[in-house]
Amino acid sequence: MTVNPAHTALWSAPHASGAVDATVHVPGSKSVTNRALVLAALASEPGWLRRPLRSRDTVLMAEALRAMGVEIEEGVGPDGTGEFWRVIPAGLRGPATVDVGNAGTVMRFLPPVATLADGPVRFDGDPRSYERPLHGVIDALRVLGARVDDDGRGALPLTVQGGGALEGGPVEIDASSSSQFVSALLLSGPRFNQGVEVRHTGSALPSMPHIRMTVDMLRAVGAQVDTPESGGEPNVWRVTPGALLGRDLTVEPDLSNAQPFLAAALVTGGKVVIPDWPSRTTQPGDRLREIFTDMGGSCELTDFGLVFTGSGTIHGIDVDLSEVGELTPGIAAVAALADSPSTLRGVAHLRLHETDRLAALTKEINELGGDVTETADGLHIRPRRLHGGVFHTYEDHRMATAGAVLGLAVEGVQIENVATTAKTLPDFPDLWTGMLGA
Ligand SMILES: O=C(O)C1=C[C@@H](OP(=O)(O)O)[C@@H](O)[C@H](O)C1
Ligand SMILES: C=C(OP(=O)(O)O)C(=O)O
Repeated sequence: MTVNPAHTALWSAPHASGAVDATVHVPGSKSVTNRALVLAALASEPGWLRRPLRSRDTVLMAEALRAMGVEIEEGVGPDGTGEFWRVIPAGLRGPATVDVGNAGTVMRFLPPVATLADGPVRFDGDPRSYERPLHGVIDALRVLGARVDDDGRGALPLTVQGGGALEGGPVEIDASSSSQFVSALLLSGPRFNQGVEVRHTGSALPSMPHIRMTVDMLRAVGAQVDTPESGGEPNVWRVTPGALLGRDLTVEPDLSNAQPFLAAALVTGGKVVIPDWPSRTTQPGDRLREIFTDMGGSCELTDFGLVFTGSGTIHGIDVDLSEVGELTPGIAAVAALADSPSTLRGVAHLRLHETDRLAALTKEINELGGDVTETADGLHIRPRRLHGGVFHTYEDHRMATAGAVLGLAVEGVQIENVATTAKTLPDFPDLWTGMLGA
């Protein structure tokens, strides 16, 4: 086996010599960009994405749609309006091959799209993608009329035998391992002959804000969606068949990727401004305003953006993160530096994310001298004096950014494979050193 040198390279996480005071322009949201690409590809007319995120996960999404015949033109708008992508939908084609990398959004959102292609679409990805749950999507597509060939494990690799159309209709799924199963079926739902009615039957559904994001974005392109919140039955979402509009959408900054920068203000008792923080959003990262305030910071949402200030003191927290699981690594890093213990709950499903995040955080923080234990559904974190060492990242972008947060307060932290941040934030090392004024 050959080892990619980038995966073993060590990056010395900068140690903060004082309070940070910076404005950080955070690139666009992964979750919004990839939903917008899918919806634009399924529309009946061209659409625009402005300030899309360009990262591994979104480029994989764009390449996959291109492989199925969608045209995506890239350009730069006038007067600092940033990059744009113009998406020109076409009849979806097979045969095609899709590399999902380790992008949950690509591996879950695209098999339903592929049922509409006029031939087979083969899906493959990184070794970790074979282990991530996909059964909810595969089983549902079969119930809705699709032919999906897999090796019987309900996971990647697989081939969707696109038939040019899908009957659709009602389906029951257990989405307790990933909200993306629900989002995936809803996003393509308007294009199924009967639309789709998704009924979640399992235990608690994680990441509800991401399902709200799906519903909001579907409605914004003209879809009719009934939800539990709009007076429907609990755990049931219904999408009516119909054409989707091509829209002109400006992508919000990725608030989950703003997390390490806000954490830097908290950890150093400094101030970080994130321009263009939306005043209304479905992004789970918006919960950081409350969580990091409870942990000792304060924030002000202005017309310009979010101004977040640390007090120099970090408090532990007892919090249910089931709605905002992707924030867990960054919160765990801050909690390890707090003045009291923390309990992070409701995130058992993180064991099936980019890596087993509960095991990885426990091991890596403890190897720096910390005292973290795994619980059935989260972490107990008892702050202790930490020391330097290598922080392994397991090809998980949020492990890398969590390690960088620890490095601000602890001298000698070395992040293995910081390049893995390219999954959603390729500019991370530069943004980080820029924030520190290096
Ligand atoms: O739909 C989305 O864009 C996402 C949903 C969540 O997935 P899970 O529900 O699998 O945690 C989240 O963790 C992931 O980062 C992005
Ligand atoms: C869980 C995450 O990603 P994915 O979309 O691959 O599930 C994440 O970004 O934290």
